[in-house]
Amino acid sequence: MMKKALTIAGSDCSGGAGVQADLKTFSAHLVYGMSVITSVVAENTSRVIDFQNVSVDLIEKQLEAIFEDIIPDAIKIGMVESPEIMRAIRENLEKYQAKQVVIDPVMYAKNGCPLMRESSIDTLIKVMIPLADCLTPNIPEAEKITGMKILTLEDMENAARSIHALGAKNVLVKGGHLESAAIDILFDGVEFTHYHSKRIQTKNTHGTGCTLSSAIAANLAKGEPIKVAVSNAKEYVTGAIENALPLGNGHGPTNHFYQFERVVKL
Ligand SMILES: Nc1ncnc2c1ncn2[C@@H]1O[C@H](COP(=O)(O)OP(=O)(O)OP(=O)(O)O)[C@@H](O)[C@H]1O
Ligand SMILES: Cc1ncc(CO)c(N)n1
Repeated sequence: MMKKALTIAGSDCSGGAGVQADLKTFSAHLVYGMSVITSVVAENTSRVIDFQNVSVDLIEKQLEAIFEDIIPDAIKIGMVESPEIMRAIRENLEKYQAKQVVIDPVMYAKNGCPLMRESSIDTLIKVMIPLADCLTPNIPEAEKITGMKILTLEDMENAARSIHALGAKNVLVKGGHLESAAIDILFDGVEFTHYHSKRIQTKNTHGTGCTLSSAIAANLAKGEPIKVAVSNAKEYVTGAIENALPLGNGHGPTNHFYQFERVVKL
């Protein structure tokens, strides 16, 4: 039976990040994808023009529609802009006894535009982080959550440990923002695991974080243990960046279909 995954995230109309990236990632993993849209974002590879949050009421009704009918095997949470939406997601996921929750604590788009308001940080820490089976902050997000400056791999490990203490079962601090190789570090409460890949020289990195977190969720939905799920997802995102699409004028999107391009003529 096909596994099912749900993304709770913002909509990127240009298709490279957010819900659209997540659904493409689920499909590429042959996992049935569903979505709860938290915010409609007018954005593209270069800029965020505007966004409007979906009402708490309609977010709750989307969750109701899903959970009364098709129970997801794993969930990925992306852009959640306001404290009210965070609280509604927490209450509902507890009510529906949601399993395998991966949270990408999205704060800014690649071009620096905020996708979470400043005043949400406390609620993110108190309300969202304890929900996470896996939390996937990039370095600036891990710095905001911990108040630490992160410059080295040791700093990444210390940040992962301190975020684990806030209640996330597993913490993956992503090294996409490092100068050197793209090294991500997982802390499961016991030990650190380093996931290495070479740095790919490209400006086409729109949606890398969304792609990685939804690939982790797809692997968890299939029943992989967390370390294998992260390892498979890291390999997937590296391929998706290596073959990223030179679309648009800014940061082009990750490519979810390069494996199929060998067998299907585009
Ligand atoms: N140039 C690169 N070469 C190889 N891997 C990369 C590169 N940039 C990012 N990655 C990898 O992509 C994944 C996503 O990490 P990144 O730090 O870019 O996330 P992010 O900043 O949250 O992304 P987003 O902009 O989508 O929010 C990580 O596994 C990271 O190591
Ligand atoms: C909707 C949305 N979610 C996440 C990101 C981060 O890449 C983005 N640019 N847009």
